[in-house]
Amino acid sequence: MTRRFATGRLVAVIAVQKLSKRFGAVEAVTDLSFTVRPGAVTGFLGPNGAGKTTTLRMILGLVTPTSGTATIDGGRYVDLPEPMKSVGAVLESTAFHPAHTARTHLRVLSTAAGIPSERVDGVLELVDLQHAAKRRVGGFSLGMRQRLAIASALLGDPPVLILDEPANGLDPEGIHWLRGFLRALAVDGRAVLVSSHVLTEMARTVDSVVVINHGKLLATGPITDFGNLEDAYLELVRS
Ligand SMILES: Nc1ncnc2c1ncn2[C@@H]1O[C@H](COP(=O)(O)OP(=O)(O)OP(=O)(O)O)[C@@H](O)[C@H]1O
Repeated sequence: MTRRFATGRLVAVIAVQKLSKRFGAVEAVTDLSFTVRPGAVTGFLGPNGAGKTTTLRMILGLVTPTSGTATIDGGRYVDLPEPMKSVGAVLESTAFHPAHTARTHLRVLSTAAGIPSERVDGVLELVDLQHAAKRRVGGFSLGMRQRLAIASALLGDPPVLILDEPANGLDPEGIHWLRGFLRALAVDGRAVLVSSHVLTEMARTVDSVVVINHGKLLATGPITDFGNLEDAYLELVRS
């Protein structure tokens, strides 16, 4: 289930096995299993309330499963010795200190994770925010916040990226950029799991698809198995 870069860096996969989460009477996720392989972008699709965010939060150790497991390279996220160097995450709830500049925000994170501060300007450049390095995050647009969240996730140069609705707030040029960016991360050998409601964009970006509804798996496989993704998706979630 794992392979290594020529440099010896471990490439991890995500394995979700019989994962369930109940919030009181709500069965948010039920007996869900799927895998995310390296060197590919996997799209995580499902209607509002399907259980996508809950699943991603369980993979990241932010929600405790009622049963089942979610592992990264065979281990739980909470047991990773250096999480930021193993997994980068962009969640909808990403919070920023409004008075911090973009560079300060990234410096705080890199210092806490033992990542050299030289990496900060590198990731700002990767997400095309170098011009805004000295601006306060409180004045950032939604799209700029998304780019900063992506920069934060990349600080540790992780082999696994998990992104919940990363296209939120991005303009058409930003969405075009994101597509190329995610593709490049996969070509580089990383495992990329990305949730989105924008099916036309997903169809152009992902290699594999996982579709869930009411917390349960509806379908998973290579994008080529789905034909027209929007038609296949609508048929799946309506049946
Ligand atoms: N902390 C919580 N307490 C109670 N119910 C919750 C909690 N978190 C999620 N849920 C419920 O679990 C279900 C799945 O929610 P989740 O946010 O995972 O769906 P989603 O697929 O990410 O939806 P969206 O596309 O709208 O973001 C919903 O019914 C939601 O109300």
